[in-house]
Amino acid sequence: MEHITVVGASLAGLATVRALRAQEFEGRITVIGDERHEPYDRPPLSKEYLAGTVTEEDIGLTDSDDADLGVEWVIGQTAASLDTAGKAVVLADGPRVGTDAVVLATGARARQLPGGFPQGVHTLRTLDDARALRSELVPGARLVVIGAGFIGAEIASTAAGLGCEVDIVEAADVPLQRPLGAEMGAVCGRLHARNGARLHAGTGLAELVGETRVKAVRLTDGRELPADVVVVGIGAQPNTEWLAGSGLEIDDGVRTDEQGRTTIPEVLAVGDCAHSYRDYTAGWLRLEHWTNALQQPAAAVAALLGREHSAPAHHSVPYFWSDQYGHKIQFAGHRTADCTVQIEEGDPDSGDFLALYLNSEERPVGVLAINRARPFGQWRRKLAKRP
Ligand SMILES: Cc1cc2nc3c(=O)[nH]c(=O)nc-3n(C[C@H](O)[C@H](O)[C@H](O)COP(=O)(O)OP(=O)(O)OC[C@H]3O[C@@H](n4cnc5c(N)ncnc54)[C@H](O)[C@@H]3O)c2cc1C
Repeated sequence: MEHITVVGASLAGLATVRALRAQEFEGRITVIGDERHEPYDRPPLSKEYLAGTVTEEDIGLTDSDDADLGVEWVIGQTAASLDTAGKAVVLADGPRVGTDAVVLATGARARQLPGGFPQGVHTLRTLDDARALRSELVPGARLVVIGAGFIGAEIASTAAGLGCEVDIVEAADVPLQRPLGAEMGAVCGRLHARNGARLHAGTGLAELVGETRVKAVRLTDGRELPADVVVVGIGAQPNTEWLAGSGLEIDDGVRTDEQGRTTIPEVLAVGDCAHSYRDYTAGWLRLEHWTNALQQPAAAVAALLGREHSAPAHHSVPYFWSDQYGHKIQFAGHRTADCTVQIEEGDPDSGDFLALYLNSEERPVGVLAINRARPFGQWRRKLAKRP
């Protein structure tokens, strides 16, 4: 194998390149990325960068060692199709990048509302999105966030800290029900009210009011929330449309095995675009978690190069964190519908506790902590040791 092409120049793409060199691949590496920026970190976009406490330079992912990776960066160019038979990635403006193997790391994008919308309405996935939103979050601005998932909740938290008037709208009765369940979702939902943001649950967006510029959000229950700025935080979808016709199995992401191998030899997928089998859950999951995008590439590269690779056991356990209103929320494992929650330490109402998710056999399969990083870390490792 002489030439490996990575599509997607972000966290998983950069981790792939580093893993290729760490695992002694000495051939050519090309990285194709459609953003105009060098790889940067996304979590601060809804936190410190949005708050103005870190700069664009601070959130860059590359460091001085990366200059020695010997990579050809094709930045600001979109991969338009993958010719698996002809072994090439075809760029949007025509050229073909011939290659022996491809690692797909195209991530996900913010889900958009259908149709166009007036000025003042934002989504948040990229640095450009964050720049545009940041300029509008001035003290006193009335912000309505549609969707109280993790990113919506973080934006609400950051905006409240900047002195904005914040309303957050959630269609479900309780936020974060899918990842955390109703009981713990409600605990996280209460953080909004305790920190001066108004959560409107069980109601959805009916209409954005305003012609050139947004003025209000009309809700499905008939109420109207005045708005200077609106953020639509209704989830993300994998960037896989460009792979149509490639022969890959696509199903809410590119289907892979635990090592990132797709159904086509020499094509792997990692990070947010990959819908990967996991032993931990005995099923397929597409994770949109920073830690997965960082860790998954080493195993994928080993599979591609035929190297031995033994990842630490806790890498198999899904993990994410979120920062809201000065609280560090951490979750590891996988909640299933039959789980019950057991408070292990602290008190959920104090915003400082650790809870276990027990399956129907009373075995811990997940752990949630707010502001309890140390015991959380211990439980995260214990989960990895389960039979
Ligand atoms: C605002 C925000 C806050 C977050 N906070 C947290 C957090 O607190 N905790 C946590 O665990 N996770 C968090 N995440 C999620 C985490 O950032 C992602 O899991 C991670 O960025 C995924 O990395 P990735 O490289 O797989 O995909 P991405 O970072 O999405 O990168 C994919 C890259 O590929 C490019 N691309 C797509 N299609 C093409 C194409 N056809 N040709 C060329 N390039 C293409 C994209 O433009 C992008 O640059 C957050 C995400 C966001 C947006």
